Amino acid sequence: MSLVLKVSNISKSYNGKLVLKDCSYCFDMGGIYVLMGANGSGKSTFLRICALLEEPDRGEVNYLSRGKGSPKNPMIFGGNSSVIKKDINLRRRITLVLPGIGIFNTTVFNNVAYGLRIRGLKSREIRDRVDRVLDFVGLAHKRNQNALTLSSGEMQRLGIARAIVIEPEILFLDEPTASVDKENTEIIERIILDMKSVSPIIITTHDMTQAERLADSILTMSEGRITRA
Ligand SMILES: Nc1ncnc2c1ncn2[C@@H]1O[C@H](COP(=O)(O)OP(=O)(O)OP(=O)(O)O)[C@@H](O)[C@H]1O
Repeated sequence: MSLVLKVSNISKSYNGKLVLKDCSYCFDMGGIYVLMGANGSGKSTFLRICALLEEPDRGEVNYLSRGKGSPKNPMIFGGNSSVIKKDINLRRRITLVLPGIGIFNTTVFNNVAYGLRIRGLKSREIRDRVDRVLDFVGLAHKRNQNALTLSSGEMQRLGIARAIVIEPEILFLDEPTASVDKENTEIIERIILDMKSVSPIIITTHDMTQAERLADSILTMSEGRITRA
């Protein structure tokens, strides 16, 4: 079973300023989608709304499950904040990684294990999955180090590790290499490319060369509108 994300005519304002203007797109192909655009064009707002962390003022975000033996099951979000809270199962199937947000003052291992603990997994499975993911993102040697002592590039990789350990069906990454050096950028891009066979990935960047290195599909956002897809 896989999720298809369909965004229809979403608009969003902050303090009377229209930030997203009637944006529509269907993410139905898998692979890596890169959302490009200048600073302030609305990319992060679009991503937060797609990841169900914020509501649009108008329009809808629809997740549809698609796959063998499952009836088409549209799950509709928009216009009613209670839907966010009720729809915990859907929200657990998608993850948004924000640069440097929500790192806990404990070991790297515990940071990655957290999402599995709250899902009630057994400690042996948690250990196996966390160790596999730390290895995948190149942080196995930092397993027992306090996460707050990591470099910004390592912190970014930790954020990705925390997201992928729960095996999301859609992974959102907001500026995954912002404030990261060249070496860490290469590592993070390799992780993203390796992940794309596992789940669709939607990332934002304002770096055109990065978009070309990573994207299967490029969307461009300009002044709150999707101008090219
Ligand atoms: N929570 C908020 N409250 C008020 N204004 C906001 C909020 N979030 C975003 N904005 C405003 O919306 C506009 C678009 O911001 P957004 O972060 O979505 O753009 P962006 O393309 O991701 O920019 P960047 O590349 O700089 O991260 C900006 O003018 C920003 O100040």
